[in-house]
Amino acid sequence: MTDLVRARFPVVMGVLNVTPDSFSDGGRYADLRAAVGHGVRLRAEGADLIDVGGESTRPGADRVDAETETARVLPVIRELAAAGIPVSIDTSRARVAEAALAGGADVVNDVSGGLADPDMARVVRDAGCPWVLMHWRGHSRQMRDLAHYTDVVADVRAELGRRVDAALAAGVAAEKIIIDPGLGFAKTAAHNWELSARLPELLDLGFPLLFGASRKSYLGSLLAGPDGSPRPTSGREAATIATSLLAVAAGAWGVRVHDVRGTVDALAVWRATGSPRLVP
Ligand SMILES: Nc1nc2ncc(COP(=O)(O)O)nc2c(=O)[nH]1
Repeated sequence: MTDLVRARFPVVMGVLNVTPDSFSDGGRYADLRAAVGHGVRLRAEGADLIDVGGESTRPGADRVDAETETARVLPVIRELAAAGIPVSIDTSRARVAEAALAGGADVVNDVSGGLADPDMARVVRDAGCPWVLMHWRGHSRQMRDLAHYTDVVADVRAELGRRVDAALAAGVAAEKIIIDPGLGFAKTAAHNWELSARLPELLDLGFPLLFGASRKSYLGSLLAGPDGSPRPTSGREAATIATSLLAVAAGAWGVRVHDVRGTVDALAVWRATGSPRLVP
């Protein structure tokens, strides 16, 4: 598989959660046939790779053990890989990542940025695969209490910088590293918007940046109804496309989305308009 980190811009990562409890699509693809069918569909709609996750990371979600997580993702990854579809494994566990890579995954998407499992760096280094280091401060049950920053962009930049340094020190090649601000992970809506508005300060770290806003609750709050009730997840696609496009215009390397078709269409418009850039 071509090295996605450098070969494409912007990369569209299609979300495939094979979990019963993910916040926006939980349970829909828990069945193997349904999951593989959805991955094939996302690829046909233009996804550059399919991000397969077996453990919900939504705030407050219960953790599952490595065996359960592996049992959920591996059959799906094997079939997608066998069909020639590039796959990333969305996991913070080294054992799950190792099994997924052996099953044909091409990229490790680690929401913990290597913090949750000290063995992840070895797995990634030995595989020579791209590694998404997302900004993270703790598992789902702790996240809400950890959303305290002096300057969220400066703090996220510094903490991501430390994760990059740790990866490099463990022998991971710099050209395999992708960073991600971790929208919604130990962050309030205000933090998410501040990070979205100041992406160039994260890009200054010198690594491709993956932007993952798709259907997240801060978009629901932005679009709340007159009674203050948040917009349901199904009604957040336009906002997702808008913020994803703005992130690409600001220099993001890729976007992680549920609605691949809409995002690909929006990026086609952006390219047809000469790929305008937001200048900080
Ligand atoms: N790299 C990366 N991975 C992620 N995995 C899961 C979720 C949670 O969203 P989901 O439940 O829709 O998958 N968000 C991210 C993200 O923002 N970045």
